[in-house]
Amino acid sequence: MAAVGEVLEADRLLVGYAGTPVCGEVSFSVAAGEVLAVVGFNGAGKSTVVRTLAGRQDPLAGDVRVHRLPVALDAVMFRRQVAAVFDEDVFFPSLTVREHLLLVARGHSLDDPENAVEAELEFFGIADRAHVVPDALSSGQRRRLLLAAGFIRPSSLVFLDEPEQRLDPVMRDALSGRILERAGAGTAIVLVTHDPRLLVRTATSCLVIDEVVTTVDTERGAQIIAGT
Ligand SMILES: Nc1ncnc2c1ncn2[C@@H]1O[C@H](COP(=O)(O)OP(=O)(O)OP(=O)(O)O)[C@@H](O)[C@H]1O
Repeated sequence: MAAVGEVLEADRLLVGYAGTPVCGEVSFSVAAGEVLAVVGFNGAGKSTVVRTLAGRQDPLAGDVRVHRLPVALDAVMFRRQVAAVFDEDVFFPSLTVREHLLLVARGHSLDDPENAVEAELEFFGIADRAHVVPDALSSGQRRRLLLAAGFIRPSSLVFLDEPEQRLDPVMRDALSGRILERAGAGTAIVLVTHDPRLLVRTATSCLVIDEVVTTVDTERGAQIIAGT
C-alpha cells in the first residue's frame, strides 16, 4: 500500500533493450514535493530508467505506478499529470517559439495562456526569439524552449533528463530555482543530472544507477558525479 502523498513508485523495475537489462533492479518512491536525483556514469542506464518510468518504453520486469495507477501514456490522467523534458528536439518546423508554447498552454487549458507564454519566454530568456521557428534557434535556445514547454503546463510529476545540458551557468541557477519552486508547490520531480551543484541545490534524495542500484544522500550523490 502506498503512503499518502506518494506520486511515483517503482517496484523491482528492470529496464533495458531486447530483453537485456542495462542496470540492476530499481525500487523507490517519490512523494509530492520531493526531488529525486538520478546519477551514474555515462551509459549506466539513467535515461533508460527514466524513459521507462515515463512510459516511453516498456519495462523488462517489475512495476511502475503513478498516483497508484499503472503507467499508461495514452490515458488522460497520465497526460494531464506527467510532464517530461528529454534530450530530444521535437518541434513543429513551421511554428514559432511563441506558437509552440501557446499550443502547450492551450492544450492544457491554462486560464490565461497568452500571459503564461510571455512569462515563460521571459523566464527562459527567449522573448527576443519568440517570433522565429525552431530551426533559427541555437541549441541552448532550443533547450530553453523545451524546458519552457515542460514548465508552462500544470503537472504533479515532472521528469527532467539532464536539463542542464547546453545551459549557461546563469540559466542553470534559474533552473534550480524553478525546480525548487515547483517542488515547493507539491510537484514530484525526477531529475537525471551530471551537475553536482544542481543536485545539491534541488534534490531531496539520490538514486545511483549501476549494476546494483542504490539510494544515497544528496552530498554523496554530488561526490559520485564529481568522481570523488
Ligand atoms: N535504443 C537503444 N537500443 C539498445 N541499446 C541502447 C539504446 N539506447 C541506449 N542503449 C544502451 O543502453 C545503455 C544505457 O544507456 P542510457 O542512455 O540509459 O545511459 P545513461 O546513463 O543515460 O548515459 P548518459 O549519462 O551517457 O546519458 C547504454 O549501454 C546504451 O548504449
